[in-house]
Amino acid sequence: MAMKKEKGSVSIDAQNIMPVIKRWLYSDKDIFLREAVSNACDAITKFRMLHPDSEEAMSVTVTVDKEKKQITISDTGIGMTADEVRKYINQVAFSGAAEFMKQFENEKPEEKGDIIGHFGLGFYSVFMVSDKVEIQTLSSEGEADPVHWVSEDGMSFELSGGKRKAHGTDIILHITEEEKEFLDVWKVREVLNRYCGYMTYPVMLEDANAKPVEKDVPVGDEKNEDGTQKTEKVLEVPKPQQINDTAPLWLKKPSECKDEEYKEFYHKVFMDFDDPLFWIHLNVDYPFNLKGILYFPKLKNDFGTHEGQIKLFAGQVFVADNIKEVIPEFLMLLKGVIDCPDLPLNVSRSFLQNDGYVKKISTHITKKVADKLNSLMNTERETYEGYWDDIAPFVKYGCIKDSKFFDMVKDSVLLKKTDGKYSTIAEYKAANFDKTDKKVYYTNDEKRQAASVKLYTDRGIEVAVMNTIIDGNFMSFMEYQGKEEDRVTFARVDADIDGLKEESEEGKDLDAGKLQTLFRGALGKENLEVKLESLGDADMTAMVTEDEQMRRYKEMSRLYGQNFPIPDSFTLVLNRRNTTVQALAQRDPEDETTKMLCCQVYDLARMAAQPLEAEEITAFLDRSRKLLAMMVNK
Ligand SMILES: Nc1ncnc2c1ncn2[C@@H]1O[C@H](COP(=O)(O)OP(=O)(O)OP(=O)(O)O)[C@@H](O)[C@H]1O
Repeated sequence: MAMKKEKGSVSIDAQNIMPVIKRWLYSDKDIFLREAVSNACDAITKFRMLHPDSEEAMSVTVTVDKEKKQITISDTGIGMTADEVRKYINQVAFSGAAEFMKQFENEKPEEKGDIIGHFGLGFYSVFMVSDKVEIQTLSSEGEADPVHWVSEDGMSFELSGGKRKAHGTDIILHITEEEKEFLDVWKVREVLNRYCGYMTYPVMLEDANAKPVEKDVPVGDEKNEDGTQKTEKVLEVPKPQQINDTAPLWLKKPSECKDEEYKEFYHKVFMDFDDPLFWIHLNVDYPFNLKGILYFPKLKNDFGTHEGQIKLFAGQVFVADNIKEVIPEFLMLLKGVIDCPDLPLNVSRSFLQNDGYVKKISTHITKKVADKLNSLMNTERETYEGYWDDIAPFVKYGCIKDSKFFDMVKDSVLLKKTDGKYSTIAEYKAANFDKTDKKVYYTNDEKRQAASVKLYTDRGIEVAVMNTIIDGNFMSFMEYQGKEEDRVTFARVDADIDGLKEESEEGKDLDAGKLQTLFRGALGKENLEVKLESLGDADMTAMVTEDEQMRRYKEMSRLYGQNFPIPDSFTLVLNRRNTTVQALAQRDPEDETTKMLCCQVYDLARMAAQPLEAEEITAFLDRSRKLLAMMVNK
């Protein structure tokens, strides 16, 4: 029996919602396709559940018709009866509308959109791009009649008998003039690839205006003279193309995935042609559902430009990249996909931040990452060391950001040393702490500090290389924020001479005060601190040290662009065992040559730690020439 035409308005709430949808989600309009296609997939799932034995091929087809200015999303799912349309469409499926409005009022402007924009809009998001929407649907259940629903504004509708012959639903969008870019097939393909690339049923893209193209088709079994298959040219309209992969790798059992598959997936999804170092396949069913693959990428540049990408999916439907409420911040340096079908994504960001379920997910991921690092460290130490340079920034950043992560991985944190080998902090302590006054000596520039490094390595003290941007923060973390028993002090090779001292009788009688006066006068530095020490290497004349904390403070303020003057905190350490120092102590402090020699000692000591400034170099070269001339003319 033909259905009587019925008119009405969608619901009271809808009148409030339509302007909100249009206003707030302006920047994220393309999600309408995701909403419509995922509804279509849901409809197929429902059909499958009710007809488990059906062998019908199921798919969703998105047809772009630029000429008619329409996009149609068509599925072979359960369809809707007229009553269901009234119930699910007319009464605004969008549950808790008033609540939603309230949440929006409380959100900060920059937080509006995003997650809310990603889920919870449902069917009505199609009105962001359409000035008329039609539904042609036929329910697979009972003896239902096809139904036609049409609405021009999302607020009032007309319901009448429809045209669909097979069960399923067509959602026909009449695209507005402003949104006509969605009538370009490439644009729709791009949006479908992004949001629907891994949905559960085949999603086909069809160009309704596609012109026939010439194709070579085989002619039976006929062969050409040269024995090749005979073909003829035929005009063919391009067929709809499937845009998605319905069985993404992350849903497979880890034991069934091959290394090559992981790599291929990585190349494809992240457009990174390098292989990843290693990966973690997350596969949890209980107490929550979480699947995914996290890749540790090879570092391209230094830490500063290292950016990861974690794609969040909810039941194979893409939500967004790098949602920091769900994924621990430091994991954003990795690349990967995470699929949590039960995520409460239709809520505000601030809610997500405090949600216990979300916290559990994030804790679980962190633990899995720590487990992987520890297991590599414990069972494949050599391989792990090979990865260390690439993963160090990530691990160190993770330690600083999340103390629980630090607790889990602290025994897998390595120190790279100047000899190219790696130690854990415990190993470094065991090998060096008796000689270093319980400090880890490090260099942040192996080339420039080569001479200072050698002083330590010659004495059998290992020197760590701490030369990435994160290292400054990491060392401070290890010194102050870690637990008491984990704390370690770091000192740059030119920070002090605690590791270089050696008891001896040589030069014990030298007058330290007199030498200080001599050097201060010669260098014109009234406040220079001069110390007299007995250093292990008697050939070493002097060293210039710079207090570790003051130097770091200076570096930090330079980094943050503060340029108020911070006084130098250099100390000149003279080696009383060295014969040059002993001879200088005997010389006339007023003599010009004595002064020149003092300056030369100071410059040489400084140069061992870092290059001199331009003017200082000029003075040094000039003085060197004079001293040479004096030597040869003697
Ligand atoms: N293609 C379709 N086939 C059958 N039923 C549909 C289809 N599209 C929408 N519906 C019905 O309309 C309802 C409302 O859809 P809507 O997208 O607004 O909300 P939802 O899918 O329930 O939730 P969400 O807000 O997460 O999208 C659906 O629950 C479903 O019953």
